[in-house]
Amino acid sequence: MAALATASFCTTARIAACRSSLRNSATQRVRARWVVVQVRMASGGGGGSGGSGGNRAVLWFRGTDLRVHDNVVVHEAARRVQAGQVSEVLPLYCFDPRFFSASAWGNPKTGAFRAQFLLESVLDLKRQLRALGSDLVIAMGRPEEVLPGLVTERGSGSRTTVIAQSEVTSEETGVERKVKSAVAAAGGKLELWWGPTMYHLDDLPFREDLSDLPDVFTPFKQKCEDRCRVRACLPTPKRGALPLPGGLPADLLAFEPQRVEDLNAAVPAGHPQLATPQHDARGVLDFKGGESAALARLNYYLFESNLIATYFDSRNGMLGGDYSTKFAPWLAHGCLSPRTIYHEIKRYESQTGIANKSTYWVVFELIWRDFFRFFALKHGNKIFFEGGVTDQAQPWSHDAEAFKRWKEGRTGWPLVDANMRELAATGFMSNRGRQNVASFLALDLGLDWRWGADWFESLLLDYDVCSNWGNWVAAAGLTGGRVNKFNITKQSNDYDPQGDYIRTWVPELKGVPARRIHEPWLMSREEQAAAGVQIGADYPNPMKSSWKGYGGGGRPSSSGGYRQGGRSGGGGGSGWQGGRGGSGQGGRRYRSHLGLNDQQYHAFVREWKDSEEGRRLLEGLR
Ligand SMILES: Cc1cc2nc3c(=O)[nH]c(=O)nc-3n(C[C@H](O)[C@H](O)[C@H](O)COP(=O)(O)OP(=O)(O)OC[C@H]3O[C@@H](n4cnc5c(N)ncnc54)[C@H](O)[C@@H]3O)c2cc1C
Repeated sequence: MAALATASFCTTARIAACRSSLRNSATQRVRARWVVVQVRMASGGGGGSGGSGGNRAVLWFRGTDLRVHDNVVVHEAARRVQAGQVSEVLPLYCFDPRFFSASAWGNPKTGAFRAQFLLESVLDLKRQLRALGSDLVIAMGRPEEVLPGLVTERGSGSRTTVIAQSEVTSEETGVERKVKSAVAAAGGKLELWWGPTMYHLDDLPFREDLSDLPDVFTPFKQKCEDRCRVRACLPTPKRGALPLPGGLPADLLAFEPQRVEDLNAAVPAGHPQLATPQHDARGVLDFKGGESAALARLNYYLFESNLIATYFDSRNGMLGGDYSTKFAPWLAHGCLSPRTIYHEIKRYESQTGIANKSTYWVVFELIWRDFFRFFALKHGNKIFFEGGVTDQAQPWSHDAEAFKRWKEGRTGWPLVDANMRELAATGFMSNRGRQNVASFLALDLGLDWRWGADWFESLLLDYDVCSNWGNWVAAAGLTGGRVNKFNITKQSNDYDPQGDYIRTWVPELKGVPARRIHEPWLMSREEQAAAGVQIGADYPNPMKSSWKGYGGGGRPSSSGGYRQGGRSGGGGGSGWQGGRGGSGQGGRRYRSHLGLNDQQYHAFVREWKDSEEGRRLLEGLR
């Protein structure tokens, strides 16, 4: 226990070190204005004396920590009770209106699918806490306005400590600062603990301020694997370990929003109201929020189905629940601890004798998740900047119509469209899909990558600020690593060879045979008639690449083996649809995508070679 307490101070120092190294970063992330809403909960539970008149711990759950297993703040509160430092524990979750406002680009910050998942997760947490003899106060309002009402009165002889998991990105740390001063003004204290990663921040083999944390994944992974161990999970407290304050008003604990519509109480005025999302039977899984569903999924994926034993081979799929773990939505809400996954995998390996590339690869993916969180801690707001962490100015396009077509799945590129429609209809998209649509948006259409990241933020069930913005800034080629542009047609052929995924989400193409499904625009009129689709009328002609940065869409030569995400087998190719130097089959195909004849095509290549970007890139290749 003492070790844990010390660890907290180390963590605090480490986060402080990172922040102070970032403090000089002048530009601020563009953020939505904060909207004042009515805080429904009066200071009901606060101001009162606790049951015993002793010290109080308030467990402030933040939405990325919604579980009782392996939860550092739950564990810490229970430890203090056991040590006699605290006599009562009051758990709280606030539906913060800021979660339900609009983003800087006008999208709802939390779309209906995630709102539903969040609500289910909070309600499940309440059930879990009740099973431990505790409960959860659910409030509608900003934590900095709600929490002071839960601080025990000054002069009552008792002290209140608000205990919470620390976050790393600006909106979240901004809330931490406000809570800290509001709680302090009420006579209490805020304490933050590190909790979200598989490797603990304090165990990382890097400098305190993370200045030597690699900006690319492989050396990060290697160092962590060589020099860190995954800590043991913290035990779930026993029943009675988190005693509630006595005399809480009954209605304080009774408040339980049941439907997504009930969360509209937290939606700021003038912002779109939430409504229960429609279930789409084509979705990969019927996701249900909460720790119980998360642990059931973990057990299913490992012990019930043995799917983990073949993860490496199935992980690039796009259809159905089983091709990948689907842990992400639960991880993002903290319903599942990454350490628990790790130790359960170890248990699976020793129990079944199956310890292969697949079982390792799930851990490998969790290291990616850690990487993006530490990367965000190191780089601060740069992961949200137009020029990314490399501060590389690019001529991003702001063509609203092109963006609308991407969002709505009407680009004319079947793989992109299928994925974008799946996201809109279900809140989920496979990793394979995410890599492709992100590359297409940034490196084919040349659209501002932050538009894409913001759209994902709004819709993804598993939205995680660090994983989302980290993956996007990487997809846009702004982390200093290699720029990985996807060859959409090749990816489509490789990962959906029969076109089953495309036909699921793009029914206009359901009659198109496999050999044409990836490039339906190549169909003759007769083929179109036989397939029951007219390209340009029933399904759009393909949008053309307009990207002028990095030499991307016009890069004449690239071997382009895709490796981002560390997933091998990603195929990929050059920006020239597999062609080199614009010659050969790939070059011809690309020409036809661009709608250019040979002469125009060669003029286009010449122009590109003479451009500043082209010269720079070619020089680099020599
Ligand atoms: C543009 C883009 C945006 C993304 N946004 C998010 C996001 O907001 N939240 C999110 O959790 N993941 C995000 N990812 C990563 C990845 O696509 C999802 O984690 C994965 O598809 C979720 O499905 P799964 O749980 O079945 O993953 P699995 O393939 O089963 O992987 C297991 C777990 O490893 C982690 N993981 C796997 N790949 C990555 C990765 N590249 N980066 C970070 N963690 C990873 C996830 O926690 C995942 O649940 C994004 C990827 C891209 C390319």
